[in-house]
Amino acid sequence: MGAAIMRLSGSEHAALVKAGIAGDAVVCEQFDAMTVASWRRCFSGYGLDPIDAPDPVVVPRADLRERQEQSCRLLEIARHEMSDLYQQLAGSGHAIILTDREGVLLNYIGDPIFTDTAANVRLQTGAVWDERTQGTNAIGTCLVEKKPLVVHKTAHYLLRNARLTCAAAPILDPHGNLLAILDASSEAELAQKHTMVLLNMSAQMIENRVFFCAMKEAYVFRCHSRAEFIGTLGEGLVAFTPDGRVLAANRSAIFQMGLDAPQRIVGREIQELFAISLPMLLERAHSQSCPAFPIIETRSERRFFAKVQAPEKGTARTRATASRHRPRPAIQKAPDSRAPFERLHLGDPRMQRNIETVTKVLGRDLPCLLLGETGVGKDVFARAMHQASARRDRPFVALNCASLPESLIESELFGYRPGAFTGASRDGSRGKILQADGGTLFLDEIGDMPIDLQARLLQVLEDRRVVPLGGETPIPVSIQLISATHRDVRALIAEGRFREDLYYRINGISIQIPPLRDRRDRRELILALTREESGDGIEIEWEAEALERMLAYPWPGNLRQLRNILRAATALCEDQRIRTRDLPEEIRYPERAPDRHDRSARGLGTLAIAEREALLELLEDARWNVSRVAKNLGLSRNTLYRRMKRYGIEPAR
Ligand SMILES: Nc1ncnc2c1ncn2[C@@H]1O[C@H](COP(=O)(O)OP(=O)(O)OP(=O)(O)O)[C@@H](O)[C@H]1O
Repeated sequence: MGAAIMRLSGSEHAALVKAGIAGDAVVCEQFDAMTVASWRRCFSGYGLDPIDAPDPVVVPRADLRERQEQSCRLLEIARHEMSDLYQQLAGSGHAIILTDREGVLLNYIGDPIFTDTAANVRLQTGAVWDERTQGTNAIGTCLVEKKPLVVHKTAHYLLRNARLTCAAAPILDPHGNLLAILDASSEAELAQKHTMVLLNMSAQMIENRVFFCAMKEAYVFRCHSRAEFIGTLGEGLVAFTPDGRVLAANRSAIFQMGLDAPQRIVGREIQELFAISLPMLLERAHSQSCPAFPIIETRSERRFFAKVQAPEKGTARTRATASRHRPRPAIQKAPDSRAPFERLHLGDPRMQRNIETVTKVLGRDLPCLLLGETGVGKDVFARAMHQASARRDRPFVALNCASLPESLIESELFGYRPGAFTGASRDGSRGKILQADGGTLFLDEIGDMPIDLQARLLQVLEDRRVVPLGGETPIPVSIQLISATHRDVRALIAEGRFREDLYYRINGISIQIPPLRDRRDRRELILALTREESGDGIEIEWEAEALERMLAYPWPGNLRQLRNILRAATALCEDQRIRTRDLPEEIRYPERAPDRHDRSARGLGTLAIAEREALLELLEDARWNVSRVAKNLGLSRNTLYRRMKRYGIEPAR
């Protein structure tokens, strides 16, 4: 990239930008047309000086809070994808950012090593990053171009931003309008080649989830020209009413149908677009199991495969009308409380036992505490518990106690009356506990809940009534409480950071989710997740050595890390075969990785690994009764504990 890589002085940078604007052939060859067009806008449209620009703009706190509230569904949906993407790029000095459609940063998850640089250029929540304020930059230029792009180093119009590399992708709403921008930024030296691929996938994932969420009262026609792509990121989605009127379509559907905007089909009849009658479509939507069926798209006469999804249960508007079209009323089957747990393990005995335990107590409203390292699947387990319970048609409401600023947790949890504090929304807010009424409240990272709030939560759990901020009348509430933490709560209690009485309240039953390195179904999980990430019908093979390395790796980031690595590997591999070179460095060269998990199997020789596996097996067989295993082996309990510690095996709690 020549000049784009060098660090330029102020006058050199200004000269470069001016030359580009004037159409200098050498400069225009180095920078793409989109960058040069943006420079021209910044210069003539916004009157910005590349060197002497006005200070960055940060909106007032109350404005930010209002914007966050307006986008609260989006923020909730995006949070998981953002933290997954952050984990994927972990250690590479990146920040993952979500902005609204005006370029105001709503959420920021950043690597601590990037904090100083980010603070210097005001890459922080509340800051405005449109072109008018910050010149050519990934967020601002993506707002204009509405397509994924990277702005690298001196392609930034303002000199003060020229040490950054930023990639941005738009997120569209179901009607094709710009909703938000997802961005990954870092110091230019730390730019990673795969960032754009991963960022795009995350943006698309968020976009599809926004689609399903906005269209949950509608039927959704899911299609692709290849059956195995249904259910993957690339599937086409068309939402329609029980009367067959098209409400919205996602980007992939529009692209596959050869159209340029959802408006081309919105308002038309779905049976006009695809050669199938409406009653037949609705029947397929309501049948218990309906594999993808072939269907002809009428305009192009191309063959697609499709599935139809009925509106989410309990979304009243469609239920009554839908029933008119149903040829046979669906027989309501008694809920199978084990089904939602099925995908949680592929033969791991500890997970199996966890599920057995939980299934026994479901319906008794016992508060449940999920323990386990970060990324082991506590959130997924909590959602499965909700789905398996009689409360599954009621809301599942999650609150991450670690990701909200301390000042917001209280209002998020308990809600507030109109005008309860400066910046509060005029209509007040119900708060998570009341939102979860009749359903499940999932308090993630409960170990991070501020101690003052713990007393209030305890009171709600004891009284089963909530008093919103600024209110006086208690409101009765019925919730199934599930809490989760990766922390050692007993240690927190000993340090005075967690109330013992609250611990006993939330811990009606505790479930220890095993780390991936100790799971016996690792191989099966890797293969199953490879299939999930690549799309059902696509057979991606594993080179034997690559798979061995995956199995030997200690997985400090657990299932989240595994999923992210597979997502990247399936996207990057050639000839549908994952080879060692498709795996990240920490798996290819584990010996170079920082010692993040000294309690794991990493660093053990082959013999020791075999001994560790054998020990794990004995412990499993004895249901983790350490005394029994010690006796069988002729060892003292202490010797066995020492050996377990050496092999990184944690006793089951
Ligand atoms: N049984 C599973 N099969 C496949 N993927 C899973 C499974 N459990 C979890 N995952 C994936 O692993 C990732 C992390 O899961 P989850 O958020 O539930 O973990 P967690 O323990 O709650 O993490 P944290 O402690 O950071 O909140 C998610 O991407 C999820 O999809």
